[in-house]
Amino acid sequence: MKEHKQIKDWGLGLTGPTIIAGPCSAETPEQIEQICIEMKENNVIPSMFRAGIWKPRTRPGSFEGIGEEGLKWMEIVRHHLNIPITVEVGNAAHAEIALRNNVDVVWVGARTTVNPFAVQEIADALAGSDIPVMVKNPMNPDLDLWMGALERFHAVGLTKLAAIHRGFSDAYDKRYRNKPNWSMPMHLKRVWTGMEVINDPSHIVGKRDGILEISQKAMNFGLDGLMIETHHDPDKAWSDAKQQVTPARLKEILSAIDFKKPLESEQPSEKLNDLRRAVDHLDDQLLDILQERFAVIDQIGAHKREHHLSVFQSNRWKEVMEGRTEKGVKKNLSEKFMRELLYCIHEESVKRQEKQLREADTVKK
Ligand SMILES: O=C(O)C(=O)C[C@]1(C(=O)O)C=C[C@@H](O)C=C1
Repeated sequence: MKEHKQIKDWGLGLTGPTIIAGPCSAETPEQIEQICIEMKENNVIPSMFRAGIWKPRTRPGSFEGIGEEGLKWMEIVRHHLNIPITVEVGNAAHAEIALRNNVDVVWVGARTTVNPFAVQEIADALAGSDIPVMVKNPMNPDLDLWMGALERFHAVGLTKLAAIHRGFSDAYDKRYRNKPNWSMPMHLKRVWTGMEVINDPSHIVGKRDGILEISQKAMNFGLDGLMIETHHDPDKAWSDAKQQVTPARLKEILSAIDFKKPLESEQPSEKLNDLRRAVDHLDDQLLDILQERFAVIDQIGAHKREHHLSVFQSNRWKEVMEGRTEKGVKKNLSEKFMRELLYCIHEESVKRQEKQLREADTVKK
């Protein structure tokens, strides 16, 4: 994906961290107004107001959203808070209606991100506009599907993009409503420099308790904002009653979070520069050692070729894996890290040796 714009460049006057708050569903004009009033009273004005207008529900029979009528009530938000409005779109018709009603930002929900046809139709419906689009992760932990959805919007010319990490459905781990996977948002940020990821603790936790903890974790990892479902009377909410917080609680949560900033926004201190130089030096040593190890691996490869031995030697490999993992754990390295590191090294060793065999074969033929 070529250039995409950061949230501060969407033209909406937003600066990080982006706080998106508002009800799970827009229910009545009175509800929208009361939430705005309480946000004002508590002096907690989010960067953007969220409201579900069309609600994709797991099973039929629940409240499925008020529809287009709810978009008219967003004028109440503009009147009281004067902040941009964001709503979820689940199909092309929703996207067209959102554009017609001057919604400022749309988001695509997890249940839609899983379906490339639906994503493409929404992208086609939004093409030609300049609307920012936020893409929630798919229900299942499939990074490509998440990236693919963002790419579909980018491909039709929409460059004001962001991702939302709302956690992943997990049949076994019931600690969360949707289990977080912190590697995936970081991966997105690594491959697409500047891609901002908002965290949605409400859908991760699924209940009011724990929203602060997950929000803090997201900030520690360097995510760029939070989407927190907020309702003036959460127990009476028509959807997701358990996970919504009052504006007063939202204020408490936001005041308790220690917001972290990316270092890029300021000059690193001398101390940090020194420490980074030490890391550079150690990494150089690591590379030298790896180079040496692979030189020995190549010699073993030559020996195997000569004696018609297969490259993969499971007994030896088991010995290496178990022995080194145990040593690593004693040096305070996690077992998971040790296994992943050794797995990568072994894969590379085997591939190099197999290549040696293949090349020798080609020369013979
Ligand atoms: O001991 C060998 O036979 C090697 O080639 C080395 C090595 C390793 O990377 O440590 C690589 C491949 C084998 O499966 C086992 C171990």
